[in-house]
Amino acid sequence: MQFARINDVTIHYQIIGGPADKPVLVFANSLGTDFRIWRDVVVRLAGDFAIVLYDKRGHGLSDLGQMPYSIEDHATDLAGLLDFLSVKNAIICGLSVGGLVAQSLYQRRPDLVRALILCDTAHKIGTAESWNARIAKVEADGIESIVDSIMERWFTPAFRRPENIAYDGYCNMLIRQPVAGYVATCAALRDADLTEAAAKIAVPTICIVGDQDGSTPPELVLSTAKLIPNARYEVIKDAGHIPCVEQPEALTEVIRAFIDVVLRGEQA
Ligand SMILES: O=C(O)CC1=CCC(=O)O1
Repeated sequence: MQFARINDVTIHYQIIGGPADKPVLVFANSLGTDFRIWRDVVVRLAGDFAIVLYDKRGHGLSDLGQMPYSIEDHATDLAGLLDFLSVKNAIICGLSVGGLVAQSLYQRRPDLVRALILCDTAHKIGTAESWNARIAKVEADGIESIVDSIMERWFTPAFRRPENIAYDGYCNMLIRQPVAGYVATCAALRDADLTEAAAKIAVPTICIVGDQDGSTPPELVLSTAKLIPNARYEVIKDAGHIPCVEQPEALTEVIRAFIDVVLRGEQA
């Protein structure tokens, strides 16, 4: 386990693969998860990339940090971590709120970003009403009270079978996130609107979505792809909001094909 003090917050991170002269690929997680969600993608890519995983503040083994949070605070943490690791020019793959963090990172520190992989995310996610209702419910009754409804967004019915032990494990992952960090990140999501910033993205970008994503459905992700100049768009079959867990092989293929195009484009 590796930890760094970034912006007065202890951030839990891990570097896998390398050596460091390989392209650097950074993964940013979704709300209510930690970096273990990327495991089945990372094992397929580790030989070819230097991979950086981290838990955003308020999640996993990272500190809660000062509240309230904004998406910009999360992006400043990621920038601080990459500076700490002396990483520049990385490919940033962000899932859901991690995708908003990736877009915000590009806006603030384009020197850190070589390409964007925006997975099950958008320029704006949800409405103020929906986030406020979720915050109120979690503050009143705990994360347990929303697990079933969140799992319907994260995973397809095929994954949500009671005999699927992994399904139990991901319920545990959600329930065990700190309530304060979860709620503060819900508020950051509520307040984030990167619509204008999306049109200014000038690095190669792909928007990817699970065909059964219940949080950022394909139409929403497509609308984000249309805002970003020259962005690609891919749908992963038989996946909900977290294809890195449900369809890691298919997601890895899409990520690898996109990175090949990016690297070939740089050589041309
Ligand atoms: O919990 C959800 O609804 C899924 C989600 C929305 C933003 C995020 O990061 O995850």
